[in-house]
Order: sequence, then structure tokens, then C-alpha cells
Amino acid sequence: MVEPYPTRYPCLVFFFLVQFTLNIVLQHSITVTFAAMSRRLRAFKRWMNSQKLEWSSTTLELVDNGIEEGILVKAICDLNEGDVIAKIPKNACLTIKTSAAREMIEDAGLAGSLGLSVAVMYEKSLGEESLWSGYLQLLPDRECVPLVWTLDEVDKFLAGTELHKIVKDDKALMYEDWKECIFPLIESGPMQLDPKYFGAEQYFAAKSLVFSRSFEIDDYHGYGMVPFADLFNHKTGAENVHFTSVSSPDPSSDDNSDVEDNERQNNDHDESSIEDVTTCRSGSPTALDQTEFPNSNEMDLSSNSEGDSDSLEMIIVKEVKAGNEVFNTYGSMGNAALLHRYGFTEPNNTFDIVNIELNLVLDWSLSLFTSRYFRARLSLWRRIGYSGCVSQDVEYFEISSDGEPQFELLILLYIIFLPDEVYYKLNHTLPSNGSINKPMEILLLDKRQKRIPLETPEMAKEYLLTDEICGALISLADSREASYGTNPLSDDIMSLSTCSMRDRKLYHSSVLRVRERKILQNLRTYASSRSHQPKKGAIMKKR
Ligand SMILES: C[S@@+](CC[C@H](N)C(=O)[O-])C[C@H]1O[C@@H](n2cnc3c(N)ncnc32)[C@H](O)[C@@H]1O
Repeated sequence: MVEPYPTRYPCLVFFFLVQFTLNIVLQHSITVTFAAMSRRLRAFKRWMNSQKLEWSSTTLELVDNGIEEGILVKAICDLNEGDVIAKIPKNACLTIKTSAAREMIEDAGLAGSLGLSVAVMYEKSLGEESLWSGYLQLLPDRECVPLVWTLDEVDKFLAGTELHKIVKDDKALMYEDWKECIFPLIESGPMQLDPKYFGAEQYFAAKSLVFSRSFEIDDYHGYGMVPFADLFNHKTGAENVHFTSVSSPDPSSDDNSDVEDNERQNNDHDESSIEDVTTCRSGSPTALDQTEFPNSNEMDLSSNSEGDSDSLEMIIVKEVKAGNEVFNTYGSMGNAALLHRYGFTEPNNTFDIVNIELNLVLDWSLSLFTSRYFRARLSLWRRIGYSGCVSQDVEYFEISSDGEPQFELLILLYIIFLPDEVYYKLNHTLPSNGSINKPMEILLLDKRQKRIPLETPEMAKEYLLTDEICGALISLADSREASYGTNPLSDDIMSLSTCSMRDRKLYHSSVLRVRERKILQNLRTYASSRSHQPKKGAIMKKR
């Protein structure tokens, strides 16, 4: 007879019972978690109403994917260019000026991202009492940017990448800021701050939110946290909304408004990075401490000056079909900059770059030339008017995602390889100071029996890429690659393919590492395809 239950296997019954109960508990806890998620969204919506923050819930859907993945914004119906999708009163933005800690922050002389971080910490410390509690409860405690990783994680995940040193410097500099500016406020400030909310760790957490979510509002408010506007995710070069803090009398009648916005945004970038130094591209990360507010958030948040200049507007700049996510752009950034500031990367980011430090060029040159020789050639390069990019006192050259080296590096290598007679001739004919009009024509003098078109760097490149220089580029790529350790790129690619995106630190640092190593591979291909000799560095007698 078959027994109704397999009582002969009591252990098995027990096992099934435990598993059944566990499943119910697990399902319940998942439901509870997501219920809590939508609760936080409901609370936020109520808060927006209380602040007269206008948006249409029949046009846009706010989707809560949980603490890890956060919120995203979807279009419920087709959205067309020019549609205003939100109107945000400036008073609803959390800034130094609007915070209850304004007096303390201003009296302590704190401004910029440091002051705004203190405002965020203060409002968080007020809990339900804060005017922004309905907004703050929606935000993660911190953004998962490398700044808030432990030092061990920074070493483990970022070794060799463009971010390794920068993040370590960030952490040290920001700790100094905290000690110098915030610790005294806890000790003897006017507001009896609770140390539990104002420690170094809380400061780093607030700073991660400020860097990843703040926007420039206007001259009076400066940068601030802009509720609702900060819910849009980023997509490089494919944004749907614009957001600008520039007030124009009537945006619809201002034909130049787009141009002006773009110019302002570019200026924002210039202020905060090294782009103005040379022809450096935009993918390079800079220490957060130096960048102040890297997020120029290019969404169109225009001051509405028709009747109420106290509000900001978000406008659709590229149509969105119903059901699709509505994206913003945080700017044109490589993965190092994206990971640094926002804690994520994009798989095929064309703004990716790798840097070759001038020191690496020096190290390579010492295998062929004396240090005196290198310094003399470097000095000629500078006298002609060239320099690399500079960040935190480090001079470097960028290699773009397709492996193309920065023009200034090619010139430096060209000068290093100039035959002595040409070098001496050049050195003596050049004025000792003052600018040189046509440096390329001077440089390529020895090659100019026939006319060489030098109107653009592109034209000149063909003449600069000698076999020696191509060999040097390959050697430099090899030296830069050594910083990633001894495992081959294929190992990194394999581990990335098996890594879950939910493991954010590992996943995004792996994307960064693989992309950088592929750029170095592209640099080798770039050099090999232009050289006529078998590659593997230039073998020369030491001069
Ligand atoms: C201004 S918030 C955007 C809204 C955010 N998703 C939320 O939950 O509120 C910026 C953060 O969103 C996330 N994010 C934005 N765009 C992303 C993307 N393309 N891929 C992955 N994460 C993204 C990152 O964590 C980033 O620091």
C-alpha cells in the first residue's frame, strides 16, 4: 500500500517543511521590501505635492527598482520635443541657502560642495523634522562611488586603472576637509551637532550624493539637490530631457538659447577640469576635490522667468516613445569619470581614454637615452610651445578609445628621435622666448625638400609617425599595461563575462579595466599599422 505521506522518510518530510516555510518567509520579505520601496515613492509623491512641485503622473511613471538599482523614469505616453515635463520651485531644492543650517554653514565660511554636503548631512540629521524628509527618504544612504569604498576595495578593484591614485588622493583630501572644517563644528559649533550624523563616513556619504545628484540652480543658490530632476538615469549622447539653470527672458523666442546652454555647459566642464590646458579630451577623471561640482547635469532646467522666476523647468529635447525610459545626460564622459562620479560604467563608451604619464615616457626614454639627453629634448618641446594635460601636478597624454595618441605625445617622441644635427640647428634658431607661429613647419624642416601640407595636425601626423616613433608607442603601451599586473587581458574579459552587474564594485571596475586594456591594445594596433618594421620597441644604441 502506498502511504499518503512518505513517513518512512521523516528527515525528508522535515526538509520539505523547512523549505516550504522558508519560501513563504522569503516571498513575504521580498513583498515587504518592495512594498516599502513603493511606500518611499508614495511618500516622495506626497512631498512633491506639498512643495508644489509639478509633474504629470499621467505622462511619466516613476519606477522603483529597489535600493540597489534605484529609481528610473518612464514615459507613459509619447513625449515630444518642447514638452515641459516638470516645474520645480527653487525653494524645494536643497541648497546652502534653503537649508536650516544656512547660518552655521555660511558663518563657518563653508561653500561649494563641502557646504552643500554639510547641508545634506544636517537635513538628514533632522529626520522627519527636515523640510526635505520626504525627498531624503527616497535617496540611497550613499552612492556606490569609489570614494565610499574601503581602501582595500580601492586597491583590489582599481589597481592599474586611471582611477586608482585619484580615488586614494580624493579620500585623503576629503578626510582633511572633514577634519579641518566639519570636526570643529561638532566640537564647538553653534548648533550642537550630533557626531553620529557628522562623522567622516557620513561626510563621504553626503559627498557621494552631492557629486552624483546636484545641479547648478542659479547665481544665488549655486549648486543644490534638485528633487525629481535627479531621478533620471544617464545615457551618453542620447538624452531626452534638458535641464539648464540659465534664465532667458522667453526660451521660446530665444533662437540662441540652445547654443548658450551648450556654451555654459562647456564652460562648466572647463572650470572643473584640465581641458583648458591643452587639447585634452573630456573622458579624464579629475580628483573630486579639484572638480568641485563635476556634474554640470546637462538637462534643461530653465529658470522660468515668465511671472515666476522662482521655478525651474525640465523640457523634452528628444522625443520619447510611450513605455521607454526617459534619459538625461550627465555630460560626455569616459568610464573612469563615470565610475568616479556616479558609480557606474557603460560597456561601449566612445569617450573612454587611457593616460600615459610623462614620467612613463621618461622611464621608457632612459632605456635608450641618458636623462640629460631626455631633459634637453623635453625642454625644446616646451620651448616650441607644447605641453601635456595636467591634473594634480601630474602631466600626461591621452590615448583615445580607438588607440589614437594625443598629438603632443607624438611631437615629443619626434623631438626625442631628432638626429643631433637637426636638434642643434633647431635649438639655435629658435627664439629663446616668445611664441612660435608654425611649430610644425619648423619641426619638419629637415623633411621638407618637397612641400608637406601641415594645415592640420592630422596631415602632420603622417610625417611624425616614423618607425622609431611607432616602436616607442608600442613600448609605452606595454609599460602602461604592466600596471594591471601579470594576468593577460583575456583573463579580465573572462572574469567580466561571468560577473553579475549586481556586484557593482566588481562589475564596473572590471568594465573600466577591460576597456582601458583594450585601448592599449588599440594603441599597439594603431602604431603597428603605421610602422614598416617588425615591432617590439625600438632597439637603439644609448645616446
Ligand atoms: C542622478 S541619480 C539618477 C537616478 C537614480 N537611478 C535614482 O535611483 O535616484 C544618479 C545615479 O543613478 C545611477 N545611474 C544613472 N544612470 C545610470 C546608468 N546608465 N547605468 C547605471 N546606473 C545609472 C547611478 O547610481 C548614479 O550615481
